[in-house]
Amino acid sequence: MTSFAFKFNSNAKQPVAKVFRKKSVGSNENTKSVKNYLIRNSVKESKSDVDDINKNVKDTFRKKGNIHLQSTNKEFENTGENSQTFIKRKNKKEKTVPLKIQENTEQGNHLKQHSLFSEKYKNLYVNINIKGKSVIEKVFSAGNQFKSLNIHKHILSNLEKHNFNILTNVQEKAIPTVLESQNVLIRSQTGSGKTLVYAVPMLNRLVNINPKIQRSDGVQAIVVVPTRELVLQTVDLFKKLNTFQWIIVGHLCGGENRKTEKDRLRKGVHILIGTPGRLLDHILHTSALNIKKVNCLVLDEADRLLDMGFKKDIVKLVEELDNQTKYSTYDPLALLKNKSVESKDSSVTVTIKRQCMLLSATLSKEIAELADFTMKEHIYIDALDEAATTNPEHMIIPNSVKQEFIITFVKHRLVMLSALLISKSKQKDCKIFVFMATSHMVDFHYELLKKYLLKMPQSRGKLKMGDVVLMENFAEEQSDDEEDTLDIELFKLHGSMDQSVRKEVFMGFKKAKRGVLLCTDVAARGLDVPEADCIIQYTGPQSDEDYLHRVGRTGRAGKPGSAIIFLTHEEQEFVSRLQEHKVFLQEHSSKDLLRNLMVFMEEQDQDQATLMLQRRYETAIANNKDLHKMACFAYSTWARFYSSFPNKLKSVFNFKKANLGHYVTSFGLKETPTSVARIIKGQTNRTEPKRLNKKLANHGDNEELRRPLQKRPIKSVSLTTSEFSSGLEPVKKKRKKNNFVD
Ligand SMILES: Nc1ncnc2c1ncn2[C@@H]1O[C@H](COP(=O)(O)OP(=O)(O)OP(=O)(O)O)[C@@H](O)[C@H]1O
Repeated sequence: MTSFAFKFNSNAKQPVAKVFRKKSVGSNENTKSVKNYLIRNSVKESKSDVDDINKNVKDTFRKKGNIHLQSTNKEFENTGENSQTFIKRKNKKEKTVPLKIQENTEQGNHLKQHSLFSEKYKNLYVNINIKGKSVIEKVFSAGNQFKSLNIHKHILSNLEKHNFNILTNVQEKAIPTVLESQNVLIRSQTGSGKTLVYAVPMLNRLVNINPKIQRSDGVQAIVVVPTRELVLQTVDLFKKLNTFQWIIVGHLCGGENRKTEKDRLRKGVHILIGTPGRLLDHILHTSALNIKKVNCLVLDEADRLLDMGFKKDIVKLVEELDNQTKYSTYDPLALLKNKSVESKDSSVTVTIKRQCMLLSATLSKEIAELADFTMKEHIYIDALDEAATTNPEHMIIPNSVKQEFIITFVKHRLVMLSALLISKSKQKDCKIFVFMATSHMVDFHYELLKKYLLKMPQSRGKLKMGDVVLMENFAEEQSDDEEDTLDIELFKLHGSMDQSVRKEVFMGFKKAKRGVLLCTDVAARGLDVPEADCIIQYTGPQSDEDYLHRVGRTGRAGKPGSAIIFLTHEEQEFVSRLQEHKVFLQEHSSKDLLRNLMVFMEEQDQDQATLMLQRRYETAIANNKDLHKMACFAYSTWARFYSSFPNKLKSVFNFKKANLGHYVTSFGLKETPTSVARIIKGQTNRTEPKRLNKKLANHGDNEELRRPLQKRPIKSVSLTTSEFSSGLEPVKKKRKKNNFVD
């Protein structure tokens, strides 16, 4: 009769409800064994605790008038059924019991039994090197100013107008050489002002052409950058410096209207900034584009251009420039010289001398090869002090950035991210980049956090579990007033978004006072948001260099910043890996972080607050069809992403070690990984037989079970592909002609 006590053992490792069904029904013997089980399995609780709990539970039930469990035992006594049959028959009915108990009792102890807290004993074994010395690159020169350079006075005044007075280290070293029209390969850390290194001399050269250049003179300089946002950003900087009305700066980037671009090109442009694919597209197909006099080529973010697979486009672009800047001209002198040969050809081939510049934050063999291909001779300029030579293995990250890692249980990832955002939102300045693996992940988290984190009602903690519908209504009604708890604007950016929206988002995030940008790696390179003060890497980078570039979105031009990477216990090796590159991270305590949820959820207990938030997300997702679908796609694309990590990082971000079931929870889904895959394929609904669930509980460990799943491609899901596309039309394969006639 007292058999229901077990449910309130807070520290039992297994969900004790199962024990009740299997062992406890109806006999004193069984009741004893339940108690023994409890005592054996509880980590801290003594027998008296168990008795206390027994008493509490009974009291609670008595007060609530819930006698369901007691009557269960009586029923069994009366029916005389064999216990197994009885249990089977009753199990169905009793499915609701645990829920009733949850709702009717003190939740604190009980909540800890939730599977969210099942992984308690994983260790942090990574050796954190607190004394490690990273390679430090100075940002600014020792007070050297732009006015010390031999540049046009109006450019100088424009620079000063925008507070560019003191030269940065790389500018001091490189601008004089660039002004001499030398070919250069430049390496300096992120945010050190590399754009001005080529922008100032380029403009200076055009301003000094006498007589003034005309639109009909065609393109004089081409700047190649890897992403559309970078195109806009670079154009923006040129606009700040270029107050000379006769010098035209134009841009081309994928996703924009080709016809509008053609019209622009027809009118004439002097400095052309673009992404490689679209630039090449116009060079090959737009006859109005005159590149015969291009005398300057810049490859900015050269490492990224190579990573994104633009090498082919760049090679083709350089070849086209070589071809088109070589042209024949009538030369009577040549005719005279060649008299003896009796040549009738009076023309000579003129080749425009072209200055070439490659700029990068990292150095690699591939970049050196690209430099050799694009320029015969070049000068290498490194922003590091002469005393320290750059070792390509060392990654140089601005030392104004505090770098940390958080080790988190997989299941806690979502709530941990929420806790981090809550904690960051308390600061006055708050501009955060959150990097995620795929476009679908960005879309899903954007919808979820926008609705259920940023727009939580004041009374959020007082609502009962499962009241998400209430909260959702509240959120919609209150969306325009000052109920926004976190007072942060949320943005998203990824390559599958429409170009006009991408532009709007980027500008919006730049202007926002306080903002969070959820993004893919499309935002990892070159983007300059000077106020960005925190970088969160929610999923690991695809290369060590990607880590550097993501972190490099903060700490711009010597400003302070912080960067936090989320790692699971299985991924902690990444910290050691970075140490080999002379990058040293400190640990950010996950416990401290989760404490933020207590105030936010108005709960006394940290675990309870964590669980309440997770449950809230889960219920919200389960109740919202669209959100649920988004979660499934997000998980599914993440799984594909995670299973295809480049070889170098496969041992760290190891799909085989990943417990997929736990990852599903981190997407707020209650399904198993397989059922999510089925939902994605549209083959099944959300419910599935228990047997299947059981099988999949081992999903993370069982090779055999997982292998066939991986083999099946999920056709409808695309990864972050569009930002990597060249912008060119896909080449249609010619069909082989069929010689046979039916
Ligand atoms: N001399 C300067 N004085 C003050 N601020 C500067 C100076 N030069 C550049 N900046 C600022 O530094 C920031 C970074 O500049 P820029 O984007 O050119 O850096 P970068 O080296 O190209 O970075 P990344 O490698 O990430 O692309 C910008 O906000 C820019 O306005």
